[in-house]
Amino acid sequence: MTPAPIAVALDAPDLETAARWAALVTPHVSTVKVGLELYLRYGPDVIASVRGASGVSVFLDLKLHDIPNTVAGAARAVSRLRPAILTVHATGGPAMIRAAVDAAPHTQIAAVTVLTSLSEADLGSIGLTGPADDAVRRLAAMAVDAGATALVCSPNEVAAVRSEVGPGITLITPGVRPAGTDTQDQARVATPEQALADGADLLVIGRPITASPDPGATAAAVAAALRRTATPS
Ligand SMILES: O=C(O)c1cc(=O)[nH]c(=O)n1[C@@H]1O[C@H](COP(=O)(O)O)[C@@H](O)[C@H]1O
Repeated sequence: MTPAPIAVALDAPDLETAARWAALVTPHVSTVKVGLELYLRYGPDVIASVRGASGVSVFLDLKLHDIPNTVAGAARAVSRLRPAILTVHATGGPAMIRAAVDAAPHTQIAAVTVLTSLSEADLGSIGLTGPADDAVRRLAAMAVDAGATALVCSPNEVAAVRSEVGPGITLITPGVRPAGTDTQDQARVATPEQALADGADLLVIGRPITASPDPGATAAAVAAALRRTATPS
């Protein structure tokens, strides 16, 4: 069966746990995501450990955000690990995004628009006035003009972003919570089924899978529910 379009966030405190989660979920999902916690502790070796024998796609979520020359150097440094996806913050601006795209030609650069942990009230406090939709759409259009071929937004904005950027751009949505699960520190959330129906290409799901008693079984259940939504009987 084709793995579901899910990136499991391996936000583990140690490599053994991350590799175990990766092995449990990879039969069911297309992608695993390595973030700052693991990468800052273990460095580049973490990629091979979680990729394992399955060769699952690895999404390297470093959310780079610096001047263009520095981001280019960082993107070049990690591109030899051949991650499928690398994140940068869209608010770094067009020259920074272009620098990452040029420095890592074999990796899809995903621009993170507005973090899914920010509420509308938080947006005001960091100077992004207006609804989240407006800021996300603006950043999405700018990032695509600068060469990004993937965008990260919340499921709440994915339909608006799709209509802004068209069909060719990969839309990635964290802030995904199966019905009835705790939202934790996420503010702008939706269920996996809703995110997919609204146009997401890849759903990032961490703790609802990894903190469950059986991450493999939970990943399989979320994947099966998505398949049912995609092909209603
Ligand atoms: O770039 C990301 O992946 C990301 C962007 C964003 O806006 N919000 C967000 O939660 N993420 C990441 O997605 C994952 C969500 O994990 P859970 O909240 O445990 O499902 C974490 O690894 C976050 O770092």
